[in-house]
Amino acid sequence: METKGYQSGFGNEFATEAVAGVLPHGQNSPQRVAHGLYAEQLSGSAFTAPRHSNRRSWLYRIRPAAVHRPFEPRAHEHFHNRFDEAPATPNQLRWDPWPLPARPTDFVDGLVTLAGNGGPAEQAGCGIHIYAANRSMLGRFFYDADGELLLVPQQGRLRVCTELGVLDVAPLEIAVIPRGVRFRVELIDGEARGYVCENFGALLRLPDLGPIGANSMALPRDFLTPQAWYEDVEGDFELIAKFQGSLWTAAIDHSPLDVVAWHGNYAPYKYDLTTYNTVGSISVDHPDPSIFTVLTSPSDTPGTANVDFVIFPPRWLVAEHTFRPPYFHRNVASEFMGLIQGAYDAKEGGFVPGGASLHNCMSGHGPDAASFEKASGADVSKPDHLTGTMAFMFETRKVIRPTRQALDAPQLQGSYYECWQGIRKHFKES
Ligand SMILES: O=C(O)Cc1cc(O)ccc1O
Ligand SMILES: [Fe+2]
Repeated sequence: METKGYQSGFGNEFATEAVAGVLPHGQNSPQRVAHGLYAEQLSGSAFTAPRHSNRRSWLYRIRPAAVHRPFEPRAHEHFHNRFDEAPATPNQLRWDPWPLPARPTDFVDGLVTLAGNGGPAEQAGCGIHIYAANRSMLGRFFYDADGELLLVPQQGRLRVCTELGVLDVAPLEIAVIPRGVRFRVELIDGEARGYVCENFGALLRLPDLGPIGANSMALPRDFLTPQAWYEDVEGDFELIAKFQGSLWTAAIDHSPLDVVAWHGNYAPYKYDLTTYNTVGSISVDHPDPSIFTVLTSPSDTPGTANVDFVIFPPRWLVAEHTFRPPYFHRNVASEFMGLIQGAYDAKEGGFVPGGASLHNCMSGHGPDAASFEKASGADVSKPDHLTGTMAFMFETRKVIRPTRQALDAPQLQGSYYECWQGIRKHFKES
């Protein structure tokens, strides 16, 4: 498949044509669109949202999105938004990597919901899912009406063919598919696994930089949105919708990936995590991880995110007379973590690529006993270079509620608490 590359910038007003001369001039909805196409608006914010947060795109397509048979409920045992099935727990939780499927499983069938909060009806919170797949979606297309999807591949490259173009996404990159955008996931390497944050709240955006200045952290021009691309294909296909927590299926006799040209600022994008411009302490102490925020979905309370996507990238640690790994802590926010590659500096073992951990509101956590011993005895007169590592966190203001299947899974490490049991008492009063 020939893809035409990307347009750069975060939330730009993009304009792109797979066939020259399709985009109208001076208007969005001409009486007759060039080349016999249909004009269709896709909005991602209220029509009357303030201009800086207003998102919509105009699509010029072979058939409007309305053309399909009626939807019927479609079962999916593992992918849902039922976050009240099990009591939310103050226990520290950690999981081994989810296994790759034994049977043929595509991206949609391979989604497993681990946890979440809020829901699509209240338009706040997020769903946290794993995908593990071993075949491309064939004759099947998906969209999520409940939220935007932040994909974090951990193993295997994805080709995400969307209505607005094609994103090739490898581990160490992320992709965001806006609410409602139809897509198909193809597996470039035959197998794939990763994490998904389904954001029910305000659209993910770049965090403010405050005193950091006009640059650093994730740079807007490193976000890439596809050029227009389309397929003109007919057949017996399936359109799967996620709507209010459940899946629905409709027969469709053509590919909905038929947008020949589009313009606007509501579109999928990808970002290479290795381009993150990491800032940190050059004097003492370990700064709070908010300095590693790639994207944030704000809530109605200023400074308190619905969900933040935070990474722990390779970096130099230079803080003097300082305990350099993450400190011991209890937070008002709740933290779901995953590991894309390498090791995480707060955990000597047990937290492995493809695995996950959950530390909820006010649950004590931090370095395990081995990491504490190592770091408290280390020579901190010299820099440390953390390399080959990439962990991430979905941090939310609401408690993250594990699903029943996540708590019952054999991957749940019953002995996780033991990593802190070896922490010794060193106190001497005199
Ligand atoms: O718990 C964690 O590992 C995430 C985390 C990292 C850090 O550097 C500081 C606080 C924090 O919650
Ligand atoms: Fe933490």
